[in-house]
Amino acid sequence: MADVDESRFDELAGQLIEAGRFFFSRGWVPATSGNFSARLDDGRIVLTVSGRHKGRLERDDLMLADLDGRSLSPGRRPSAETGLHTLLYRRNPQLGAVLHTHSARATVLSMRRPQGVWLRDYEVLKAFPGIETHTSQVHLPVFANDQDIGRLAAEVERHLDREPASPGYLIAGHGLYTWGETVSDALRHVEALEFLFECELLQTRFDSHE
Ligand SMILES: CSCCC(=O)C(=O)COP(=O)(O)O
Ligand SMILES: [Zn+2]
Repeated sequence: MADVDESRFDELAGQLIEAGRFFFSRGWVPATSGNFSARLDDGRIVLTVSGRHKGRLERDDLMLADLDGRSLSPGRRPSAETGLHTLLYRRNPQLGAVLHTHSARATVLSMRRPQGVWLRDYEVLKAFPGIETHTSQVHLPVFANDQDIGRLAAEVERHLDREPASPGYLIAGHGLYTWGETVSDALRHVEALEFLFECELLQTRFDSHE
C-alpha cells in the first residue's frame, strides 16, 4: 500500500478486528456477514475484505480503499457493500467509522416494521449524539433489501437529505448500518441499538399477551 500511514492503518485495523470479535461473541455477525470501515486522516478508508469471517479478522483481512470504493490494496476485493460506507464518508467529513451487523434482532425487527422503527422514552437514547433526554425520539428507516448496492445507496442518500442527523438504518431481512466519529462511537451505537431492538421485540411479545 503506497503512501499510507501504516501505524494509523494498523491502529484502525486493530480497532475493527476487536469490534468484529465482540460482535461475533454476541451473535451479531454470523457466517461472514457484516462489514466495517474507518477513515484515515488522508481521507481514504480501512475496510474489511469481502467474504471474510468478521469474528476472526486478521490484519490481512483489512484493506485500503478510496471514497469511490476502489481497492487500493492489490488482489483484495472490497466488501460487496462498500458503496453503503463510502456514501456516508462523502457526505459527512466528521464521520470516522461505519459498522454493519446482522443480528437476529435487527433482522427480525426490520421484517416486522417495514415502515420504520421509532425509538421513544428510553434512557439509553442518550448514547446518540445530540440526545440529552429520554423524551427524545430516534427514527430508523427500514429500506427494502436490494442486491443493487448503488440503488440502495441512492435511497439512503435521499433519506439522509431529509434526516441528516439519523444515527443509522435497517435493511429489511438483512441488518443494521450505523456510524460515528470514531470506531468507539460507532460501536456504542451498535450496542445501544441492539439493546433497543431487544426492548422493542420484548414489548411486542408482551403486547401480544395482553
Ligand atoms: C453471508 S452475508 C452476505 C453478504 C452481506 O450481507 C455482508 O454483510 C457481508 O458482505 P461482505 O462482502 O462485506 O463480506
Ligand atoms: Zn450485510
